[in-house]
Amino acid sequence: MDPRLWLATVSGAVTLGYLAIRKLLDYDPREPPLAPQRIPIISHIIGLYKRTYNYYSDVYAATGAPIFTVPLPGQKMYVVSSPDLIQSIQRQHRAFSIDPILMKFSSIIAGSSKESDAILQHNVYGDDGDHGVAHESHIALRDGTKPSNIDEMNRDMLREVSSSLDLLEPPIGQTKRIKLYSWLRTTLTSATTRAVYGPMNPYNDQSIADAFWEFEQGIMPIIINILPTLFARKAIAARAKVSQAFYKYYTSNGQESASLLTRLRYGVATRNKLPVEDIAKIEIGGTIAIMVNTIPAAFWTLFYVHANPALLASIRAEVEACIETARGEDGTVTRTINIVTLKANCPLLLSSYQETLRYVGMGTPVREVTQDTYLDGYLLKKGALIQMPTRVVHSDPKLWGENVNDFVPERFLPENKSSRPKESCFRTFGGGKTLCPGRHFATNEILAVVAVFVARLEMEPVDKEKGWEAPTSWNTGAAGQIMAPDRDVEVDIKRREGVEEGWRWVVRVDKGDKVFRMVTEDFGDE
Ligand code: HEM
Repeated sequence: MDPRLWLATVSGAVTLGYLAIRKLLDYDPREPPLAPQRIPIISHIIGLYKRTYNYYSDVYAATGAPIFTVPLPGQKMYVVSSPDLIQSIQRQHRAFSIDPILMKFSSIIAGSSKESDAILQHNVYGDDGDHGVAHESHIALRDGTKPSNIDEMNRDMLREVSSSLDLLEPPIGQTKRIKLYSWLRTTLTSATTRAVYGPMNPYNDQSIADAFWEFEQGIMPIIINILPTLFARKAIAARAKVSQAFYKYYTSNGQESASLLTRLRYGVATRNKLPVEDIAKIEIGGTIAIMVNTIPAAFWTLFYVHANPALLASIRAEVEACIETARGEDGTVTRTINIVTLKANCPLLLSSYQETLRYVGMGTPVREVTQDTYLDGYLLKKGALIQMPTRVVHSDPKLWGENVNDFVPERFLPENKSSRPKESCFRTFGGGKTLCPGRHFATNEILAVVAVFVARLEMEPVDKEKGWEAPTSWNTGAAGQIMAPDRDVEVDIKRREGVEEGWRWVVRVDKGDKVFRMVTEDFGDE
């Protein structure tokens, strides 16, 4: 063949192939650069399947791009790795909105009726002013969890945590064997839901709590939504059990004696005329938010504090110095741990807690592009999804330094402020409109558990060979913002030397509790 004809044929074929792939990918060169892939689309699907929450970190490590495009079948994604761009996205909450996704998913995940879906979708883009379930819910969540509004929730939660630890502490000289994650799950499910739902809490019934966790394990097939009655049968049955319990709760006015958070959220639902059957169904989403992350966060904080004997000794000394001891007229000794005092005087405990959250944070807040918008010179197209994976930001050595992959308990000490990146790089609680409103409550709960544990108990793993070897977390559920361990860690618990029989332990948090500031929004204009 004439070499010129050959060249023309080959370059024509390459151009046509390129255009065909472009068409398939529907990629516009003004969009963020495409993430590299060996086989279009398939490589991403395989990568996400194999590497789960680490896949986008791999892509970022290969490209260094602050934002890149990942085309998936039927859905285009923009993945953002730069904390500055994430903040800019969160500020533009109309162009990049969470609400259409939340409302869509609440019907898929909760199984609410068509009638309610229409109510949930009403004014979801906010074009018609600041009303509708989506908008009003954010306000109710903020108001119901403000530090000045959660005194009662704190009190109920701490009472439950204290009494669980009373039951856990073995008599002098004896050992109790527990599975640490399971113990925390039972204890914190009870403490958190009792604080949020009040005395008529549906999760007082263990079978309802078990049904919730069965549902949580099976969310993915429900989200994928292909023949859910076949592939998500157990999770759907568990969901029905939870929603029946909530139906009974609301029709018996259980919410009236519950926390302000529950009352405000119920007010939004009834003002917008959601039927009670659907309010009961949708509440499973509320339980996901309040439960799913606190338990692994408490687990890993306890885990990393105990895995390092020198750290444990230093944190113990900090906590010990904060405990008030009082002897009553009858000789009873009361040991009081005040969370406010801990926050003021235990910098290493706080730093280790925040480092744990950095280390095991793996959530991916999502937004929908509601109109074609330019961001940092790139075109983001209407209908695409934006993903902002915490793991990518938290494992970036350019931000955190060469020791980014190490657990460094001192990283967040006040004196190390100049050697760590600005607050917006800490993403475990998200940010912007959906910044976790429960972060102060969760922090109080986790600090309480860890402080009481180190003050009262000694704990060591039963499997001496593995010791404090961290479990993998590949099977973390779809709703998780924190890695969940793939295996439980069995531990032997003993009473600490010097802790006497008959001591009364009280954990409290004063009214107007001072918050532990971790996210940029908590620092205001500083
Ligand atoms: C360590 C524990 C927790 C972590 C790491 C965590 C993390 C998060 C994150 C990252 C988001 C934003 C998700 C997104 O933008 O897609 C979020 C939202 C939320 N969290 Fe938390 N959370 C925790 C505990 C709690 C607790 C204890 C509560 C309630 C008492 C709570 C209530 C909520 C609610 C209601 C939302 C939705 C906010 C909205 O849509 O406006 N969280 N959480």
